[in-house]
Amino acid sequence: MTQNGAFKENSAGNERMFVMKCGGSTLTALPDSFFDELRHLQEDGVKAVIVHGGGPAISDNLARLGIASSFVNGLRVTTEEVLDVVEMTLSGSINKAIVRRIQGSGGRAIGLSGVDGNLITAAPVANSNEVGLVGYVTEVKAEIVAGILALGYIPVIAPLGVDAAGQRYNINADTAAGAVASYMQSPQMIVVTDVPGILTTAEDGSKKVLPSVTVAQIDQMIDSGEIYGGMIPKVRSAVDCIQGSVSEVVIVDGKEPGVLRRVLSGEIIGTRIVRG
Ligand SMILES: Nc1ncnc2c1ncn2[C@@H]1O[C@H](COP(=O)(O)OP(=O)(O)O)[C@@H](O)[C@H]1O
Ligand SMILES: CC(=O)N[C@@H](CCC(=O)OP(=O)(O)O)C(=O)O
Repeated sequence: MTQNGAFKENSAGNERMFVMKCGGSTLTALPDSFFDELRHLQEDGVKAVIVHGGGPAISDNLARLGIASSFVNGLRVTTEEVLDVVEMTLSGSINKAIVRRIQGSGGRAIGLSGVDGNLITAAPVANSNEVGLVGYVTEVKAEIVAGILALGYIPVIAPLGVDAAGQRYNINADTAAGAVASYMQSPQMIVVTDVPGILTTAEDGSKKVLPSVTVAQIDQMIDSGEIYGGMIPKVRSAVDCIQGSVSEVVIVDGKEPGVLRRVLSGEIIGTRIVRG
C-alpha cells in the first residue's frame, strides 16, 4: 500500500479528494505546517476543496462599524447592511488570507464565493422572518469546483449564496461545506475547528473526545445539551451529508500535527460521524 493507500475513492472515479471546512474559530491559529501539508497533498495528486467560515472576524468588523449583530440558534440575523459586512469579510479578507497562506506554502489556490458563477444557489431559510437574509443551499455547481481542481488549484470557497433574482444570502459555513461535499460526491468531509472533536463528560467529570458518533447519539447529545452552540450546525450538516454519498465526516483540531494525512489515512483522530 502506498502512503496514501487508505484514501477512499469518490463515485466519479478513482480521484482522491476531500472537502474541508475551516472554521473561523481556528483560521488564524492554523500553523504553517497545516498549509505545508495541504501543499504536499496537492503535489501527491490529492484534490482538496476548502469551504471556510469567519464568524468571529465578521463580528469584529460589525462591532468596529457599530452595527448590531445577534444570533438565533447559531444563525446570524442578517440584514442587507450586515450582509455587506459578511461579504466583505468572507469573500474579501478571509478568503484571500487563506489563498495567500496556501500560496505561501508553495500550493496553488483560487478563491471564490458562492456568488461567483452562481456556484452556490440559495433560498431563504424557513425562519427567515427571524434571521433575515440567511440561505439554505438549493444547488452547488459542482462542475465549477471540478474545473478549478482540474486546473490543479485548490478551490477556496466563501459561504455566500445567490438566487435567480441576484439576491445574496449569508450561509452558515458548516451548511455550505456539507452541501459542497454532497454535490462533489466527496467520500469524506473534514471539519477543522478549535476543539479536538466532539467532547463528552466522563463519569469522573473529565472531558474526553468521542472517537465516533452515530446520528442517534448526536440527537441525544443535542437534546441533553452536551452538544451546543457552534457544534450544532457542524453535526447537523454532517448528518445531512452522510445520508448521501459522503460516507463520513471527521471533526478535528487543525492544530494537531499532520492532521490531514492522519485523517485521510484512517487514523483514529478527532470524532468520526458515521451512518447507523
Ligand atoms: N460537545 C461538544 N464538544 C466540543 N465542542 C463543543 C461541544 N458542544 C459545543 N461545542 C462548542 O463548539 C465550538 C466549535 O464551534 P465554533 O466556535 O462555531 O467553531 P468554528 O468557527 O470552527 O465553526 C467549540 O469551541 C465549543 O465551544
Ligand atoms: C448564517 C450565518 O450565521 N453565517 C455565518 C457565516 C460564517 C460562518 O459560518 O463562520 P464560522 O464557521 O466561523 O462559524 C456568520 O454570519 O457568522
